[in-house]
Amino acid sequence: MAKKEKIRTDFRKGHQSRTRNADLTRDYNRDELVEDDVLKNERVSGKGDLTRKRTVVGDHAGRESAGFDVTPDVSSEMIAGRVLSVHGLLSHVQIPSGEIIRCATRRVLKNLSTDQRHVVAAGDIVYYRPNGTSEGLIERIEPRANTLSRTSKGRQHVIVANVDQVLIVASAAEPSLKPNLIDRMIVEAERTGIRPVVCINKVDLVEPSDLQPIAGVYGQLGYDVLLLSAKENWGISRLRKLVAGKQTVVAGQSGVGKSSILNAIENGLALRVGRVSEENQKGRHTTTTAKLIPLAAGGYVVDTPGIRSFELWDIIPAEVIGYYRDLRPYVCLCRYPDCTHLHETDCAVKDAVADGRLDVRRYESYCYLFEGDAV
Ligand SMILES: Nc1nc2c(ncn2[C@@H]2O[C@H](COP(=O)(O)OP(=O)(O)OP(=O)(O)O)[C@@H](O)[C@H]2O)c(=O)[nH]1
Ligand SMILES: [Zn+2]
Repeated sequence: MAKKEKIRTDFRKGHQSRTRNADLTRDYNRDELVEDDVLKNERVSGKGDLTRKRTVVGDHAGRESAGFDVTPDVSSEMIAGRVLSVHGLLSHVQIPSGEIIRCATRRVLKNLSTDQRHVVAAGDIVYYRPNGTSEGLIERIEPRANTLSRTSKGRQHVIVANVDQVLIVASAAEPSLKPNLIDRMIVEAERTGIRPVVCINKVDLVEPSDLQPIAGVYGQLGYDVLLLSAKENWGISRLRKLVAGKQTVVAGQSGVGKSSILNAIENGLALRVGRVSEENQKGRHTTTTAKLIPLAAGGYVVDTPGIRSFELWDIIPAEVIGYYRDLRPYVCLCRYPDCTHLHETDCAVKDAVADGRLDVRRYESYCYLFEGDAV
């Protein structure tokens, strides 16, 4: 199958996995030199690490084992950066000094992009060849650790790549706490391999001890749980540390205090994010692109209308249980291999709920999600 065709097919399948994303990028790169070994040695960690600011990629075809001995060819020096946003075929790439470089994309990569689907996505780590001081040409895209995507018309659109964590923002009151919605967003996070951080805001409106049971459930599952009050500045310094140096998506229903939390982390941050969201709403790339907003302490936040609700795919019911860390261990003990855990006899999940080994509310939220009910 022709390479282009193969990639299209992969997109049509609609699912993405780390492997597939890596393969995809590898496909792009196959035409690009045999520089992998050199770059692999240069990379400090696999995911988005820009500790090494510059990478010299020599003209060393046929000399793969040469590693760092390759004589650097100054004219072919490439620089690593992170894509903040994509506008058609133009990307804004931030380099570690903080400068933003306007980059076009090399033809071989460009050929793989279509009007709806860009080869380069916000959050990508790319290597570009400088053209003057503020422009460049993207020559390669690093394999993505993960992606947030939306599928439309059978095609997968990457909204943002290499996300470290998602802040799942809920509020203790006004609007009332909706644990099922938190569960749903956790499922999305688990599915994409992005670390969920449960943030319960507006703690000032309730008796904090009332939140202990719900915080306890998530804590026991190994998730970070932060009880916050953007109004009173409670828990904000911990959150500030948590987002520093990371690429963080902020999700949660309207009115829970996402903007207030962003402002508490960094003055004016919500304003900058808001401006971007407005632009996105006007533009035609609304649902297919995101922008990274740099944080003063390092790291980025991503907050676009398209991912605020964090409901990016249609969930396949049979997949849901695999993302419930607590329910999952019982599945293999059910009598029927295709047990839905809703009504079957000899269901180990239901038994565990009945004798108190599993949290009833978590089981009920699983049932809602399985049946596709609104939460
Ligand atoms: N009491 C209390 N009110 C808060 C807190 N955080 C935010 N609010 C209020 O809740 C309302 C909504 O806050 P926003 O920050 O706009 O919420 P949002 O999640 O960004 O909302 P959308 O922009 O609609 O998605 C505002 O009136 C805030 O003043 C808090 O910690 N305590
Ligand atoms: Zn079962």
